[in-house]
Formats: sequence, structure tokens, C-alpha cells
Amino acid sequence: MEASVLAAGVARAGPAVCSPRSSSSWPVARGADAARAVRCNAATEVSAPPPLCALELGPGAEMFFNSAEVVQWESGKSVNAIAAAQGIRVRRRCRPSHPSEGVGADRAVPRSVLEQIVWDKEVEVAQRKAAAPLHWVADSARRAPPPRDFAAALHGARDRNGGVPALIAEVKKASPARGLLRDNFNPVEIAHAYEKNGAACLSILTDEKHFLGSFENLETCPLLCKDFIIDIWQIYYARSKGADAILLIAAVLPDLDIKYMLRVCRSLGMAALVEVHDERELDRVLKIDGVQLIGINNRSLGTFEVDTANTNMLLQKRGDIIKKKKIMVVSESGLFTPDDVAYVQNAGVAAVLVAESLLTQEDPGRAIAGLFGKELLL
Ligand SMILES: O=P(O)(O)OC[C@@H](O)[C@@H](O)c1c[nH]c2ccccc12
Repeated sequence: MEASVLAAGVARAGPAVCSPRSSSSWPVARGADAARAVRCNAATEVSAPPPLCALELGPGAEMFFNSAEVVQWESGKSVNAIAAAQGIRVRRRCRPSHPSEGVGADRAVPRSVLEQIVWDKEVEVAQRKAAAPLHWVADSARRAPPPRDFAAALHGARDRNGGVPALIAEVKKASPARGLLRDNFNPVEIAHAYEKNGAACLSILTDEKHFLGSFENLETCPLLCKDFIIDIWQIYYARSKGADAILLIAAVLPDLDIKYMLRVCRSLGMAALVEVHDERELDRVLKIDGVQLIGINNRSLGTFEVDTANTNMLLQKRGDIIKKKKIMVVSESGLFTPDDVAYVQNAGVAAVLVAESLLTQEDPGRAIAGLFGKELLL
């Protein structure tokens, strides 16, 4: 894989190229910013809506809203009502709420693990934002080494391997569905082993609370920042940490947020993997211009049920439009054997995203040849 994206990623791991900057090195905002974050954290007790995010940005940065919030203010419909109308079951709690809605008792208890994760993420982002306001992070994102072409790396790897799906190998320590995947977890070692054994790209789980991930992992071996993105702040932050791509989950984000976040990605030169699980989500995403990469998750984030037939089913139904739009499809989750890979390859995917079946083996790098039934060409 000569000048591959991944090789570049690992080369950049050295401090001279990708200087580590832990979040603790950000100046900590005090006073109003911190107070806002605290109010947002205690969402269940808040009756007034949290402040508009532009207030946190400083002069001239007013365009940095999440777009569904703007629609909420303009249309009088709450963000949760807009999301529900699109079939999104996850409700937002710590988001500017519509005056008619408040943070009621019905949002005291999450209805699913995914909803719990999103609520925790809202609190985390509010805290991180208070410590590093958006204009600082956006500045840092612009100073980061330029992003590498995620989609081109997948294309290249697939061509080199005669049409075998490119591998996005995931660094994931644990998950709510499977618990701890590995005791002896050295993310840097694992990333290097993946790279040496033919992975085209890496996916790094950065959620700390539910996946035991870390942005420090991302700094060492950047590529896809796998997190629950609910705010554009996270995209700038991921870029500032060296990520070249992010995940946008259709089960969490209304269409307008996806559109706006895609624009933010484009402005930063990043790719976005837009994840869907069912037909309704796929249809929503196919109506959005500028989507280059769609991830079909074989795992339901609602029930954790995994079925690789999901990739096949959705591609049978919408493969023609996807082809016409020249969108690359990544099959995500639950892939364990060469038969699984061949199955999704025949369904038409360009890449696979795999964590568990590699990480639960003694040597995750060597496990790649086992997964594909052959060595992948570098
Ligand atoms: O461990 P698996 O079954 O190989 O799955 C990897 C990846 O698809 C999974 O981690 C994932 C897919 N979409 C997500 C969204 C958030 C967190 C995790 C994920």
C-alpha cells in the first residue's frame, strides 16, 4: 500500500508531525461558559432552555449553530418533534428545547442504551465545550496536518485486492453489546498490527464512557473518529486531533443536522461515513446531496441484534440508486469469517468495518488474514 492513507497516518504518529495535545492543555473557560455547561449538565432540573451556542463563540462566529436548532427557532417545532417525524427514536435532552416542551418527566429515564449514550454525550460535549470553546477548537482544526483522503484509500485497497472489500479495522476496547473485548489492550500496537496486515483505514472508538475509548488513541493513529456526533464542535475537535473522517449516525441525527455536518466536514476536507441500519434511514440519507460513503450497520443500535443479511437486504432494495449516485457502501459489524466477507462483497460493498472478530484474537493483525481467508496486499 505505497503512499497509503494508513501508512501516512502511522508516519504521522511521531510527535514532530502530529503533536499530541491532550484536552487538559486547553485553557479552561471559567465564569459564564463553565456555568452554562453546568446548567446543561443538570438538564433534568433546567426549566429555561440552555443558551444558544453562538453565545459561547465570541464575535463573528454566529454561524456555528447545529442546523436543526435553527429550524426549531424558525418553525416553532421542537428538535425532538422534527426528529420523531423522521422516524428517529432517540430524543435529545440537553438541547435547546422548544418552550412548549421543557425537560419533562418523560425524559428523566432513557428509553434505550443508544438514548442513554446520546444523553451522556450531550453532557460530555457541554463540559468539553466549556473547557475549549468552538472558536478555539476550530482554530486548532485549521492548524492540524491536512486530512488524508479516506474514500480514496478504500478505493485503492479494493482495487489492489481484486475487488475484495477494503478493511476499516477498528480499535475498540469494549462495547455495551459485548463488554470488554480485550484485557491486554494497547491501541497503538493494535493499530500498527492492523496496518502491517493490510487494513486500508482505521476506525478509532473515541467514546470514553460506554466504549472505553479515548482521543489520545486517535492522536496516535488517526483516521475515522468513531463517536456519537451530536454537535459540530465534535467535528472540529476530531479534526484538531488528526481525524480524517467521522461517523454520522442517521438513527441519532435529523436530516438537517446531517446536511449541515456534511458541509462542515467538506469545509475541513474530511470524509463522513453516514451510518444507517434500516430502509427508512437509508432512504433519508439517499435524499441528501453530497453523501459519499454509507455505512450499513448490521447491528441494531436499539436492540444490539446483529444480522449480516441486513447489508444484503438494503443493497438489494436500493443498490441501483446507490450505484447511480456512486456512493461507496461499508458493511459494519458482525463480520467473523471469510464467508461473511464474501457474502457482503457479493451484496456489493466496497469495504467492511470490523472490530470484535479481530480484537478478540491473540494477534489482531494476524487475524486479518483469517477474516479474509488470505493475506491482504499492502
Ligand atoms: O465489533 P464489530 O461487530 O466488528 O463492529 C464494529 C463496528 O461496526 C461497530 O463498532 C459500530 C458500528 N457502528 C457504530 C456506532 C457506534 C459505536 C460502534 C459502532
